[in-house]
Amino acid sequence: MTETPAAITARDVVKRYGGSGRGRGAPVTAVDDVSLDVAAGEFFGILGPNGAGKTTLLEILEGLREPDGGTVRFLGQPVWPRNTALLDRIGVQLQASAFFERLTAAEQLQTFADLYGAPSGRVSEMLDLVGLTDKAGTPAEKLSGGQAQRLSIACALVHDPDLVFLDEPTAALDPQARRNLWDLLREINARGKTVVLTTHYMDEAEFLCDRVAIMDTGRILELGAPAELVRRLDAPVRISVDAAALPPDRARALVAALPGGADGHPDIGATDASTVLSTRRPAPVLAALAEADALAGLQVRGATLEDVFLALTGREYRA
Ligand SMILES: Nc1ncnc2c1ncn2[C@@H]1O[C@H](COP(=O)(O)OP(=O)(O)OP(=O)(O)O)[C@@H](O)[C@H]1O
Repeated sequence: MTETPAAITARDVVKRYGGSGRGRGAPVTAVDDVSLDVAAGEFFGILGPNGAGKTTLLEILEGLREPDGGTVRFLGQPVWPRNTALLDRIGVQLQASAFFERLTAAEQLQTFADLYGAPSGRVSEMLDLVGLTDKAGTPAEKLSGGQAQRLSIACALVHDPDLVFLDEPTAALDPQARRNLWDLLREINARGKTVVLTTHYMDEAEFLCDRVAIMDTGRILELGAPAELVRRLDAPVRISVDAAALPPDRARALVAALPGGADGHPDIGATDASTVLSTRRPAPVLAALAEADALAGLQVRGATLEDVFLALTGREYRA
């Protein structure tokens, strides 16, 4: 079996800002020796809090920013110095504020289509893909935040690139608009595009990405499939039930009667409304709760990427 070629290969990428001249503050290593591969067709996420270095890394991967060290290749070709042969194959989502003034949604797209020499018909196809057909005649500045984001994604796709870069595509959207955009991004990936996205939303990365690189202070702290990173964490499962149905005292008695020694016993916690049992062996605990008829309000919560981040950095996630 032949191996799928890597779409992107980044090796030892470094980028520093500032540190020269007076009053410029301490130098910042925005990207600190980052290496990664993105496979063709993959949905890859770069995840991290504000200032982690995501945008800088993305711009270097896109070939828009020169690194101080290291190399980036797209399908084997270097992206820097600016490689015009790659422009047709890469789509970069513009910030919505970068639209041409006073053009309608269709005209914005037509302008990008013309720049790339995309075939006629692409504009209406793209409007349809991003669900903006009925907004074709609306000036871009009159679109809602979610609609503007979708238009900017359509602009990035109009020339049918193989690889699409999206920088925080759902920032500042309400939950419903974010969900709609997630569906669109999945659809784009399902059409065979490689997608590289930055986000500081853990749930977004967990939902969308085949693999994520968790970044902080310029470094990749962990890289892998979200479920794999969560599994590696080996964190306890939190089982919570209605405290009225199972007060903490009763939970303690129930837990004490479980077989398997004290090590395997869940920790008991409580909030006003819930009794919470944390355990790495949820099956016997759930069985005991069922037997005691204490399943009212049951919620079972495994670890998430947010817990992975907390474990990696030792601090709460800073969005
Ligand atoms: N043009 C620049 N000049 C100087 N410092 C910069 C520049 N761009 C970014 N930085 C600094 O580099 C670090 C990484 O910034 P970057 O924008 O890449 O992070 P980010 O993870 O994308 O953050 P955000 O989520 O806020 O967009 C930050 O400390 C930032 O202040």
